[in-house]
Amino acid sequence: MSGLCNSSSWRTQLIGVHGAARGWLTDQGSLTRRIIEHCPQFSVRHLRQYSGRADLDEAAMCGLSAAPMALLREVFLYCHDTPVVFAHSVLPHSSLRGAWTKLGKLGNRPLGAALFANPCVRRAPLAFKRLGARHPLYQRACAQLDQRPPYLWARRSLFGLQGRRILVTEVFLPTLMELS
Ligand SMILES: C=C(O[C@@H]1C=C(C(=O)O)C=C[C@H]1O)C(=O)O
Repeated sequence: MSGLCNSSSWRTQLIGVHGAARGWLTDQGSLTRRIIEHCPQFSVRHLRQYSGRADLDEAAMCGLSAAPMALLREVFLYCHDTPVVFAHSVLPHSSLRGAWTKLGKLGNRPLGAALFANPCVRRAPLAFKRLGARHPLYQRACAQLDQRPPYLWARRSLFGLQGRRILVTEVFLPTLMELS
């Protein structure tokens, strides 16, 4: 996961984005739920999940000093046969306990459904970043696209429960705006 930009390049203020795109990016609720509201033919397609070292920036976001071993989960969220979101989640092994013991075994079930089902889970403020073509998350998000846009907007936030944290990053594909 090396090469992700440092946290200073993620901003809590979303500047220069308006209309439907702003609505999607700033919605504090479940992205899964909002997509389903616009597209009943929703599905999660699990790309890869492996134990690895989180990026130092991501580890810091999870409140961890060194780069811990974490479960790294990447999926595409689909509407019918069209990918609309690329999601990259960092689940430190130390967080996969208690009520989150099974988060590492979701497969094609949406992480959001598990997170938002628990009223004790807290979501930290969203941070936003415009990903250029050289960003690793841009490159993986565009792997399914026939045409590559000049940039993609991404957001990320921490979810916390009983002192444990996971970091969820979502890269919004241009096709998501067609759902609005
Ligand atoms: C956090 C949510 O879960 C969604 C589903 C994910 C998954 O299944 O890995 C990852 C990020 C989200 O787009 C949500 O629905 O808001």
